[in-house]
Amino acid sequence: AVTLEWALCHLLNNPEVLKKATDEIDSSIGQECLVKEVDLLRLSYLQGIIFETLRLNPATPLLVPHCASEDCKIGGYDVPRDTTVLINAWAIHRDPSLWEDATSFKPERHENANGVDAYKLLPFGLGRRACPGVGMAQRVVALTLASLLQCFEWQRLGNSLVDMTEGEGLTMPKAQPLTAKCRPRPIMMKILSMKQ
Ligand code: HEM
Repeated sequence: AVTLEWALCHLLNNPEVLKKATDEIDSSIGQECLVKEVDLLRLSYLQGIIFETLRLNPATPLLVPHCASEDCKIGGYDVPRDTTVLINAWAIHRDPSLWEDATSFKPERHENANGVDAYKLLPFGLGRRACPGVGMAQRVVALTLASLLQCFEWQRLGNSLVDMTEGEGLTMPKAQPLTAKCRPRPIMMKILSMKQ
């Protein structure tokens, strides 16, 4: 839910990205039938939007605390056994030495992502204790976001940008919950009239 809220905020603040995502859905799925899980394979720009959202607003910015099972070195520092180790994914995701124009929302940067990205984009952690729910999470977020864009037209409430201030909490929610305007698109009207 947190990831979806941040994703919609980024789309509202970047109307050209919102348009490109809607165009991708319209051209690959259209307005006749609702988007399905199998369609997600054809929505590569949408996947980029989700990666970019998880880069700038990872749902677990410090991942989950780990404990060193033996003495080791991390980034040149000696870490004794039993030390609690926190990984600041939020900072890695915004490090200007790793990302060009690090704080801008650019889904296309994930278009030709190679294996190297896996080491600097780690919203689900890495290695043996990485999130086992990653596949499910990516599908649920992508399917929900695609459905929201296919079924509704989204707009900000006024001219000002959506406030992107981060609130407190382990999952880094927004400081102010998103409020936005949405209008049903043709497919939604069809669904509503079928139910009458
Ligand atoms: C956007 C959604 C999600 C994000 C960003 C996320 C992120 C993470 C992260 C960062 C970790 C810690 C990795 C580490 O220790 O380095 C983790 C662990 C875990 N996640 Fe997720 N997760 C998500 C959704 C899910 C879902 C849908 C499930 C289950 C269906 C799930 C199940 C778990 C479990 C069981 C662990 C503990 C794994 C272990 O310690 O071995 N997560 N997740």
